[in-house]
Amino acid sequence: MFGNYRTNSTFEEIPIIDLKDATNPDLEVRKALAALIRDACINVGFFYVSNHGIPEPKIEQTLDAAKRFFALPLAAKEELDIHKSPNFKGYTGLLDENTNPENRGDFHEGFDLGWEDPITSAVRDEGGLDGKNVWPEGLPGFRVQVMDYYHSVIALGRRLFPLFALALNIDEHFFDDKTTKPAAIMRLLYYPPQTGPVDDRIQGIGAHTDYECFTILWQDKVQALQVLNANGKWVNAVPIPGTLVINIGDQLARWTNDVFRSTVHRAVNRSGVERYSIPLFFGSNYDVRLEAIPSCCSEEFPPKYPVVTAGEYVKSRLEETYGHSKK
Ligand SMILES: O=C(O)CCC(=O)C(=O)O
Ligand SMILES: [Fe+2]
Repeated sequence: MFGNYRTNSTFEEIPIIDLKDATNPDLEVRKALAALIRDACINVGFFYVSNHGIPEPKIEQTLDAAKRFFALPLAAKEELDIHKSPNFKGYTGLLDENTNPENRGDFHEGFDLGWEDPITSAVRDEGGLDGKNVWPEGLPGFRVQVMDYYHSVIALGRRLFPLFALALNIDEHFFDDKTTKPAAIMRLLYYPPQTGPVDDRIQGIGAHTDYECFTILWQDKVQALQVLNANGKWVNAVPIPGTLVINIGDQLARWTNDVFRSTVHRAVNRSGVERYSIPLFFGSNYDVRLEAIPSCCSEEFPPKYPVVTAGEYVKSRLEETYGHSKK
């Protein structure tokens, strides 16, 4: 049905979509919203959302937590080095990650965490990528603030999946049983400014696509994120107060047989001031087989990708990224 929906759109702007009707009781209203999302996913792979339901003070608190974390002495952060974690949790130092293999390392620091029960803090252990988070000492309230924001973003992700389903003309609840234990890694990111002569192969985060179904990104007021259009032009994802940025990742691109675009992007902070951002990568349950959704295939467009489970797929991508700095 969407066989010929692939476009080579050379978008110049990233659309803003108002989510106020995301759970409107009228199906026709939800479908109208889903049509805007379909258009953005097919043509751009990125969109902003307003009225996303995450209160500003909660975002501010999380930003404050991130600032306190990155201000810790290097040795304290290195205690939590991501390479010490069997499941990719903890701290990444400057240049430790290399998202674009042609580059020399990403000019950011990061802190990665995953799902914990909001009440008991219990973690899941499905094997693979779930499991324990690591937490810094001596930052009162850090864990609670960060997890509080994390769970709000997860709730937003769950509100988005039915809209993606409507956008694909499949049952609105198609993704429900496939996202009961969503793979959701969140990162606090800190980009120091890059001033003076800059090696083009050292960017805040090199050109890449995301691995999961979609990413929900908060960015501060500093312009750095850029999105590649089909003409090879980098389009700025200008910070817009009150919005979050949503972008499609490779899992959903595979699942939709490339009807939805997983668009290449990067972040380059040449602003002269530091920048913070917080992406959360929302995937399906790890054991879901990413088999092309029937509405996205036709005789002309048969399934393009071998079927893998979501967990196998993400793990192999993470191993590639962090292999660069394996100690
Ligand atoms: O910091 C940003 O704006 C983008 C981060 C990003 O693309 C990522 O972490 O995958
Ligand atoms: Fe990304």
